[in-house]
Amino acid sequence: MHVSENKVKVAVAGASGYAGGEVLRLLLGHPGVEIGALTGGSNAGENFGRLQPHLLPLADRVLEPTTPEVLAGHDVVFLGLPHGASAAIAEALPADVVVIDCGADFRLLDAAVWEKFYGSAHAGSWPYGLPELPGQREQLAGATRIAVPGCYPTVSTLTIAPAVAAGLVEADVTIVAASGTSGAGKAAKTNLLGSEIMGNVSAYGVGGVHRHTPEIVQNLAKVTDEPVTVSFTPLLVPMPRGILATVSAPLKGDVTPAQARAVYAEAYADEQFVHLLPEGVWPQTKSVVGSNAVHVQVTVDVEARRLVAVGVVDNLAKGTAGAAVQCMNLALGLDESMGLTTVGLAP
Ligand SMILES: NC(=O)C1=CN([C@@H]2O[C@H](COP(=O)(O)OP(=O)(O)OC[C@H]3O[C@@H](n4cnc5c(N)ncnc54)[C@H](OP(=O)(O)O)[C@@H]3O)[C@@H](O)[C@H]2O)C=CC1
Ligand SMILES: CC(=O)N[C@@H](CCC(=O)OP(=O)(O)O)C(=O)O
Repeated sequence: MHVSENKVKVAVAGASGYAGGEVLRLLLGHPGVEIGALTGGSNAGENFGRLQPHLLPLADRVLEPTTPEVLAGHDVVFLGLPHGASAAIAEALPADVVVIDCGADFRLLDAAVWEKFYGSAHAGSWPYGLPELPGQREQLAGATRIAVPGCYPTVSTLTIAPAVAAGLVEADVTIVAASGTSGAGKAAKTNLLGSEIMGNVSAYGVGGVHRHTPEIVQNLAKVTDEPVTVSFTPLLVPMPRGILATVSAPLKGDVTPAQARAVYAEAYADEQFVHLLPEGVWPQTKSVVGSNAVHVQVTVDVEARRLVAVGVVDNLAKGTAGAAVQCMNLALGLDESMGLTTVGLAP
């Protein structure tokens, strides 16, 4: 491993994008890393201070093209590239370089499922970067290839997994999740124009077609032996960051709200980034903006005989870049929380 002054040398591909920019914001507060190459696509050659003016310590850098040659010579390479761009880069990098992909290319285990939802050939699967899932942290320790989860799957999985794992509910889960606009990336899209998004909430990917559906199914299958079904409806809301997921499932037997809370409290007792809020306090996105925390709350709708849980995440932090940094820490044997915070914003 190439270590300069005992610091890990890190490159970020897609540094001009939202995910890459957030990885860099976190790495600038990480005591164990030295930031090397910053690469991109159409903006290569541009002064970095013009592209990401909030990352002041990097303002004098220049965005380089995304090539294996530019990314070589680093201990860790973060990829914040569009779907389909990661495999060729990863293959060209030595096997001992830690490659952490914020994209979807290596998340799914089943090639047929990948092809159905993404419409392209499956590149393969890498250790999945959700350490809070049973057995996952062990897979990430020492890993040199890591697939960072999608933002909706992170919050949806963590919001319902304890209830499914404990057998409180059928593994037949309904998710309605509202996301801020940065989830769609920086590139201009018609539905993200100011006049379209301001003062508006809209549904998209309805009816089991959103590509995060199979990822959530795959995650929940890791906590139960029962067949898992997921109905997932994403909503776009006019805020830059954050996802609030409402997740419910039919009760298997009689469960009180206090019993449900006790299961969640035990499930997350040792997790520093997943926090069960005090009884009666419901998650709100701003509390986790900029932080690596996921806030959850759970209750039981007695009349409807359903368990109802709500979770929030910052889609760019624990939903992407924070998870990526958490995974880097685990892969390198550093303290898992280095460079990360659980402190959000208010108001
Ligand atoms: N936004 C989010 O909340 C989340 C995003 N992700 C994933 O992270 C990845 C990046 O997403 P996001 O940051 O939102 O996207 P953006 O559109 O904001 O950024 C894309 C980045 O990729 C670069 N790029 C685009 N095309 C190429 C290319 N052909 N070769 C090299 N570089 C290229 C762009 O460079 P340039 O500006 O120079 O063109 C830019 O730096 C995606 O795979 C996305 O799915 C994952 C979870 C959540
Ligand atoms: C609001 C919005 O558009 N969100 C994105 C999800 C962002 C994400 O997690 O992306 P990847 O799985 O592509 O990495 C979407 O629904 O496509």
